[in-house]
Amino acid sequence: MRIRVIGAGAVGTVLATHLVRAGHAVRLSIREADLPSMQSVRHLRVDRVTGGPPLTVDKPPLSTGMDLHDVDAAFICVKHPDLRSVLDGLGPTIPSGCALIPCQNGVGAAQRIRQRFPASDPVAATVMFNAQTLQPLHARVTTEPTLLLRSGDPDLLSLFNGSGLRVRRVRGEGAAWGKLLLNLANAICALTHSSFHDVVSNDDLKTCFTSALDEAVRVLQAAKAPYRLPASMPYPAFRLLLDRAPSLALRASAFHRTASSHAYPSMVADMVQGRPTEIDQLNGEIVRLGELSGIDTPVNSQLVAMIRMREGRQPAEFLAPAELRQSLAAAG
Ligand SMILES: NC(=O)C1=CN([C@@H]2O[C@H](COP(=O)(O)OP(=O)(O)OC[C@H]3O[C@@H](n4cnc5c(N)ncnc54)[C@H](OP(=O)(O)O)[C@@H]3O)[C@@H](O)[C@H]2O)C=CC1
Ligand SMILES: CC(C)(CO)C(=O)C(=O)O
Repeated sequence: MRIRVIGAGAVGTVLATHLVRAGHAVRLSIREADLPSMQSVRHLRVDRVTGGPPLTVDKPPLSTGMDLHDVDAAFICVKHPDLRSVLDGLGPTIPSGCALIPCQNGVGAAQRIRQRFPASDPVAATVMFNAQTLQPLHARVTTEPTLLLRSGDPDLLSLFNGSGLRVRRVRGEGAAWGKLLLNLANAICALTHSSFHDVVSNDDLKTCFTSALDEAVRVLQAAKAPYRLPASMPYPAFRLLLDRAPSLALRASAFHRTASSHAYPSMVADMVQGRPTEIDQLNGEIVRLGELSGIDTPVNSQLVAMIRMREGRQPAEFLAPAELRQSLAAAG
């Protein structure tokens, strides 16, 4: 198929590499400012902490445009704050044969696309792996790559066949909300420069995470929002596991089956680089839903406020885990 991958950061590089391996005609849309550093690179490369040699493929054609004519599917792999610039770049309408596949964390990207292009029918994707950019067009994955697609289209579901990336079909928003619950740890990691592994092995960080989680689950239940944890177990069982055997809880969360101490959530990179974060689409989503449902969300509100206060600062300033715990306890 003819595929455009928009945004060649961590997720875009991993998806493009697997799509080329699957034999598709891939084009990469990048920013003009990134042309010099990416033009000089010859291959896409994905290092795998999970084992096996790096995956390398010839670099697909790069472009600074986003023309979707003659494109069967377009993966949108930019962060939420950049989604608007992408939608602006897509032109007035989406060609009818082109499936738009937003890959952002959270639950709102497909809706934003639908509002902008009412005739489009975006296919929400939930990225169930952890990736970081090491060099331009060179990423590292620390978990087995899996993608969840809210689509029954056999062509889309088989896009990655033979590439080493698994695709699973999901129905409804349950998986995306479940993933969002795990992403509540992103802010905790971003405030303390910690990995996912640290969140379950350090008592202060784990307390911060479980209080954000407990609050979010209360909100989702009150709002009757369906959620399905990646660990495919009910929340009370997951919570017990987090308390008693945290490494098992991580392993049970499908996409962290092989998580390692390298697995820094994407928001950590945002803080280090002084970029805007996705806090509004993660903990902020819980705060918004809490307001609608009449449930207080002091812990997630405090996380949102703390990230907002620090994002964009260079050099980034981080808290000690105990300081963050104290600050959340005072708020809650
Ligand atoms: N990394 C991960 O492990 C995971 C990420 N996700 C989600 O995937 C999405 C992407 O994350 P990630 O890959 O980490 O982010 P990155 O910042 O690594 O990559 C985003 C890329 O998009 C580029 N970009 C931004 N705006 C445009 C534009 N208008 N045109 C072309 N390129 C553009 C950025 O360029 P520049 O750097 O120059 O701004 C950057 O190269 C996020 O929403 C995140 O929530 C989900 C699960 C896991
Ligand atoms: C859950 C996690 C941490 C996996 O990479 C993620 O989605 C992110 O980094 O944003």
